[in-house]
Amino acid sequence: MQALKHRPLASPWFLVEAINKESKRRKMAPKKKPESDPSGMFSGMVVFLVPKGVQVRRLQIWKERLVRMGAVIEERLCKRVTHVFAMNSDTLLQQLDRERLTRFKGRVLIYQWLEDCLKSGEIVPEDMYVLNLNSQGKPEKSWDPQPCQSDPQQLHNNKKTKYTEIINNESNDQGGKNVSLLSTSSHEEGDSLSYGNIRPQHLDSESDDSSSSYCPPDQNKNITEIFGKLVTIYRALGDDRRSFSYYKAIAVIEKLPYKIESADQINNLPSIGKSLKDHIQEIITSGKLSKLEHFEADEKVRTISLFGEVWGIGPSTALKLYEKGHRSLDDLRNDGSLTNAQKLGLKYFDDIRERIPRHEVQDMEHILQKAGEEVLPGVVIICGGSYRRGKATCGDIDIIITHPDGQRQGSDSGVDTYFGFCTYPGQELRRRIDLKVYPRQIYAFGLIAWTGNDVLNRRLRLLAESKGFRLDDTGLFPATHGSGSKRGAKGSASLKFNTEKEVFHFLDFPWLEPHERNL
Ligand SMILES: Nc1ccn([C@H]2C[C@H](O)[C@@H](COP(=O)(O)OP(=O)(O)OP(=O)(O)O)O2)c(=O)n1
Ligand SMILES: [Mn+2]
Repeated sequence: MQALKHRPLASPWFLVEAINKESKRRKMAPKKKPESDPSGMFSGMVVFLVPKGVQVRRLQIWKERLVRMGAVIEERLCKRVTHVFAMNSDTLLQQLDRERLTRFKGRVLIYQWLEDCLKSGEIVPEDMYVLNLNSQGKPEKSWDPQPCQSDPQQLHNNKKTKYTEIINNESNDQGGKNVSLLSTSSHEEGDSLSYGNIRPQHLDSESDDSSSSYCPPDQNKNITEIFGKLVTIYRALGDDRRSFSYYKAIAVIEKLPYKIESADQINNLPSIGKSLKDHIQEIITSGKLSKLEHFEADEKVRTISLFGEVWGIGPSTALKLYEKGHRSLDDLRNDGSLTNAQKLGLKYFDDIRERIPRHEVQDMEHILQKAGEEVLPGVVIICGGSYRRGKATCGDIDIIITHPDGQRQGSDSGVDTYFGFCTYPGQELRRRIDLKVYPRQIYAFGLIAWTGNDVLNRRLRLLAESKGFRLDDTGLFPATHGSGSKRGAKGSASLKFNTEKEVFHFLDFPWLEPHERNL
């Protein structure tokens, strides 16, 4: 990591430039016109595609598939057009003026519809994919996907990561070309990761398209916002079971294509039991939830939840700090007992609470890829977490790294980690970043675990257990017998799988593309 930290890196425009050149070259290459099948599944559709926010290559693929399966593509929004596709309402409104759109009689859908049709091989219902504009013509608020905060600390607590503060390179951004990573690391200073010098190979056969966005309609923000607060409160109180049940309910509710107006509409939804249904009833009739109001009025709950939001402070520390008499973040600043990680969590408290726009995460991914390639040719660096699942905003940046040579990677435990903060030129805020380096042989497991979401991870782990295995981010281990423990024998090697798909297949779990993992 040391090497990554100190090398000057190319700034994002540099990469954009390179990408543009690439696409120009493609455009100039002689193109074979795709043959059109008039009885294909898209026949009858006349389509206008909003290119903004879509990778050039992806757009070409979509165009080609549409035409091949019977659709006609129009270069402008004329009367004949039956369908407009856009990434989201922002890119839509940047390209087409709202008056034109109000007069438009066809359907405006997100590209995901196209992806899902292509994947399932048949036309899927359009309702879930309609891009609505409200009467002012502004994008409906509900198109911002609901932030689903989850607790990195919970997971990180289980890791043997040393927290050492490294702030000396904070001034790196002066030159305008560096990424500065600071704070906590599993590496002592001077320790560097080095691999062999082998050219990139094709690592994973499955498609990994981080450009497709996950945009649930979330017509029920009134409910999901209140539930989100309860997730945070229960987590801070150490009640993971309750926290998780609200978390799961949010994921279900944010995908509903309609606004809940009576509790009867949610009778048979998964993850929503009797008491959650009662809560929903209360929210839709009164606009609030007394349970949350009581919590918010309770000084102890309020304080512990606040402390629990500081990166590095878990439920038991939050309680201890409360019992010491602390009531505010300023009180904590004067407490000498905080660890380095907690001090940094406090210092960048406001920064970290801001979710990161997707395009920034993408920039950072590119910067790191470029830097990684310079330091160690062939290294594979991708961003996992909510970003890989296509979310429009991310709580942090989860970077997963490997090298195809499969040698000299990781520490004794197999995985090297760096949990800290980062920023880059032009960026004021410090963002939370996790770097995780996996040896090639167990990369597929790291990728699954750090892509999530946590609901899926739990399901996969339980499924593995039911089959006599133990699954974690470092592998799939045959469970040991005799000890009475369900845990896989540590020290015994993991089953070998090259790709995520192979792991899903072995576990008999239906394959999910990353953007389908928002369970
Ligand atoms: N308790 C947890 C926390 C995390 N993870 C896994 C699944 C997550 O997707 C991934 C990354 O963790 P994050 O907390 O960064 O969660 P996300 O990236 O999914 O969301 P966010 O946008 O809040 O960062 O790690 C998990 O299995 N269990
Ligand atoms: Mn994340």
